[in-house]
Amino acid sequence: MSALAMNETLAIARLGQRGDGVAEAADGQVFVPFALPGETVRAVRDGDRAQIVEILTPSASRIAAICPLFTRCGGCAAQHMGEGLYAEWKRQQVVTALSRAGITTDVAPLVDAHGAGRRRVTFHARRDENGMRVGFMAAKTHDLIEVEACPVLAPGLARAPAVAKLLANRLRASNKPLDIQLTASEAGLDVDIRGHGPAGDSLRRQLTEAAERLDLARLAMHGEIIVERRAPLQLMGKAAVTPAPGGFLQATAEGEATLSRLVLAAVPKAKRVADLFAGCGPFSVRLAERAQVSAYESEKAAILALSRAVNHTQGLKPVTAEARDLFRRPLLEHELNAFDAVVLDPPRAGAEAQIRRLAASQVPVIAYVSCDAGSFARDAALLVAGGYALERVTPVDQFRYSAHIELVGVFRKSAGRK
Ligand SMILES: C[S@@+](CC[C@H](N)C(=O)[O-])C[C@H]1O[C@@H](n2cnc3c(N)ncnc32)[C@H](O)[C@@H]1O
Repeated sequence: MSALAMNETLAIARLGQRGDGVAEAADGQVFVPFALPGETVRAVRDGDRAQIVEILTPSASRIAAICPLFTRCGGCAAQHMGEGLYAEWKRQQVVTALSRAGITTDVAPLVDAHGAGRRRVTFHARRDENGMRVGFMAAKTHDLIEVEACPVLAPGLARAPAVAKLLANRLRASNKPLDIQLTASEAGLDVDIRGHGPAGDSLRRQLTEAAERLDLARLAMHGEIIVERRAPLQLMGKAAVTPAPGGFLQATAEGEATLSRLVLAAVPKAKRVADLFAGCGPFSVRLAERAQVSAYESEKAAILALSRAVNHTQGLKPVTAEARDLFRRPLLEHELNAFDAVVLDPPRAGAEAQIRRLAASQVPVIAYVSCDAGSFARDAALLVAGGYALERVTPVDQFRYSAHIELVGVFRKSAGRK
């Protein structure tokens, strides 16, 4: 806090994008973490940020946090918001991003896809004078908050904090900060450790023995498998997929099912579908129950995982899977026009190069799954300029209590537009 820090009373007008309360002060906006609209707070101010000292008039929408670490741990931003306020705050992020891009369309109510909880978590591990510490980063600092349990995780990750600590202790000799990613699979915990550097023979033996003792399904370092005791399967539609270690996976099983349901509903009659940014194929394998699918994705390991799963699944229509960098080599119009629907699910940056090609194509329907409302809105404006109508947008919440939001947008080529 600088010498200019001031103590003042602030009236909170609205919620910001990251969940902070926003007050309109005489000299501009002030962001107040954990304050809610309608509240008056006494706060210590430092520039355009302020910390609550006392809530003078609490909002009726304020609820008790479910985790004792809330406000200290950087993992959650919104455990203090009642259900209605929370759902509308998330939905409004999509509405605002679209209206900034000049698009007005109906945005459906938020679909809750938390389900049984997150199926993947990454713990940071660091050794200091008090020993090995394992947990999450604190909000807006480099402090590490030790975590023994996290209520947003799925039951399959109940052991995750203890397992991460044991593994970090095995690697303590290197003194390097580690990221330990644990995923709940059908066969138990699937672990990928990053930050250590390559493992020599002796460390591999120790880690293999640790995996045995901890009954892990698989243990990898930097994506390289040290030991696979059981295939860490994820059930996706009719298929059982073994994702590459550390490979992308939707945050919750319910989120993946919800996004898939919305994608399938958008392309009910399609017979030939392209799945772009396909990952290990959660949409491809479900689409293939009724359509021929061509999947494209830059990660070779994800393409391999998808191909293997398809080869072991009965009753699917043909699926081809190709490793291709769609930023550098987007599908061109003549390739796109072979499909009667395109599904795409790019990373946060969106898919500008691919979208420019889609905008110029004749593909009748596009289902765009996005994890970033800003890049989605930018890409949506390009599709609209190319003659597509944005029919509906459905926001999906699989990162409960965070500021994160996913969505599915459905675009249809307007009749008569070339
Ligand atoms: C949000 S994930 C979606 C994956 C998959 N659709 C799913 O639901 O699990 C985005 C995917 O895009 C892939 N990707 C990132 N950059 C890419 C690029 N330039 N070209 C092709 N794929 C890319 C990532 O590897 C990742 O699998």
